[in-house]
Amino acid sequence: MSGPKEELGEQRDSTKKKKKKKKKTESGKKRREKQQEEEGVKGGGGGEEEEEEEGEKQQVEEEEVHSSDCIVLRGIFKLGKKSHDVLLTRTRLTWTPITPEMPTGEACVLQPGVMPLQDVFAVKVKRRRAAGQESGGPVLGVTLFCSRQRGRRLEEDTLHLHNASAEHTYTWYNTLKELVSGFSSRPKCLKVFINPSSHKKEAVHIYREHVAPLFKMADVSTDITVTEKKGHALSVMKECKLDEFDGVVCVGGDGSVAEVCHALVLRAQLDADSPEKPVKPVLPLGIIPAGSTNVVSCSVHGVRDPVTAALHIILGHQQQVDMCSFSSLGQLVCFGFSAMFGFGGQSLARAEKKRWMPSSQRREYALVKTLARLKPEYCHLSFIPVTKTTRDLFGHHSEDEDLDQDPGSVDAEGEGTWTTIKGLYLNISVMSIPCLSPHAPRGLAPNTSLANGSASLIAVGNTSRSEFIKHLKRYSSSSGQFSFSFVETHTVTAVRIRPRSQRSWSEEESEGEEGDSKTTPIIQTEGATFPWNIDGELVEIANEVLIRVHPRLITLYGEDMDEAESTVSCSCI
Ligand SMILES: Nc1ncnc2c1ncn2[C@@H]1O[C@H](COP(=O)(O)OP(=O)(O)OP(=O)(O)O)[C@@H](O)[C@H]1O
Repeated sequence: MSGPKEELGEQRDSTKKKKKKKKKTESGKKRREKQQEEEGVKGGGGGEEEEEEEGEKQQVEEEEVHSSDCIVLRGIFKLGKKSHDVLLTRTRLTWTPITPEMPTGEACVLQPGVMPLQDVFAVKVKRRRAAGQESGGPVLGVTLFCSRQRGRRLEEDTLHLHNASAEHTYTWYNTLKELVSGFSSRPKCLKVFINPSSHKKEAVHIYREHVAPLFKMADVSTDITVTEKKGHALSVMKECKLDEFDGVVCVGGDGSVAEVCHALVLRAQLDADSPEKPVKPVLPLGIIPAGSTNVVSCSVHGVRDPVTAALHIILGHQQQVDMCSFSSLGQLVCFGFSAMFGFGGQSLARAEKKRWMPSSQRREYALVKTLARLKPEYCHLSFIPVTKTTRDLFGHHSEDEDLDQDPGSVDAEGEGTWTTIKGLYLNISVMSIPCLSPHAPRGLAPNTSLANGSASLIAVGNTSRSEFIKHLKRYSSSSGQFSFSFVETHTVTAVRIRPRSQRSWSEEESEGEEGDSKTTPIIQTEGATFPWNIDGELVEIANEVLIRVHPRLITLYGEDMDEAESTVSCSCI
């Protein structure tokens, strides 16, 4: 095993070798500057020899030394049972097995192992300990905890570098720790909200079992609020000292996520003294999926997996995401990512009336019942398209509609021209994110992306029940859900939906119901109301609803995913 002296010696040697080799591989000024910057933290190639050298020649040589990812440490460790030559640069760790020379003199081709430091989230000193012993024990080496990608999932992995020299181990441990803690996007302190009532009431357990140990390992401290009721997260967010935190985490489903996002934007508005205009929150939001619907989480993780979500947070993967504001009669209802009016809203309203049922059963019941009572709403649908020419993605228009331009509809701020369609609609969706889920792997709105500054408007006109079911079923397959004459899609920056029916949906509904409703809608407004599904939450709104897209309003921990891991789809249709 190599000791620290040996290590430094090897380091210098490697630097000399590098100097010769790098002359040929030198490239552009930019790259040199970057590497010179990198050298600032740990004198990678530095040493007495270099310090003594002067003049232009020395400068050129120094630049050459730093021209590639220069070596910070070099030493010998055992990985498994074999000794390896291990190199540490500022960006990665590589190891090559050391094998004795073949008697025939043949060179043995060895594949080095590589671990990018951007995937490493914790470094620990490994010690030999007896059962029950909590501290001390002889040093065995360094252990690196890292994230490994498997499909869309991130998994925890470890790499053990064995060397019994305590000095050698601590040199590596300290250097690795310094490099790993240098990633500025990684959070050190998080405000965590857990909704204990989400889905099967497993959020606290999910957090304790899968997330808290990873945060602890990565030295991320937390301040936890287990919410007691709807609106609790919002009231805490209004009051708490945010500058103590690097990020906020929500453990729950889409309803909880929407509440925390809404709270983050409102708090940013409050701090910026901007009562009208939405303000981008400073803190990113991490989402640990624990709800019955998790489309926001799935859209930035590609999978419903708390470990993947926690690793995205720990590693500081950040993604800007568009949001919508929903308002009615000039009053803000909420900020969110997606809304459904018609079938989507009605089916959620029916599900909410059967709260006592298990959530999947409740959803299937509501879906089937709403399909059985399928009824279109007559609406005025106005929108501002992203491109000037409003067109159906597949060149079709519903026969029930007449398309016309709103006279004098250019907005006062010059944001674009409103187009109005009037007709009968079975469902209208507005989604600023793709809304990926295991049931719809390419998303409910595959034509939009997380940060394109627009939303997807999907208007499903009147049609037969069987055709509507065909349309719904295609969400679970890869494509074709919009290739129906009664489906129209637009890329928009704002939408206004004005239901024209004189009777509210709930009035009609109550006539045919068994009267088993024990719950009231989550948000209620005065007068005749229509059910909306906003991020999986039932919101009853009278009159017109105005939806505006706010580009990149929020930052979420995660990445831009084009497809989610799929599971078996709902069997009820
Ligand atoms: N302790 C609590 N008791 C009841 N509701 C709560 C509590 N804490 C938060 N909430 C509210 O519960 C709602 C639903 O939460 P969430 O979306 O996480 O769960 P879900 O299982 O996906 O949803 P749902 O129960 O609607 O299927 C949110 O609006 C949230 O504000």
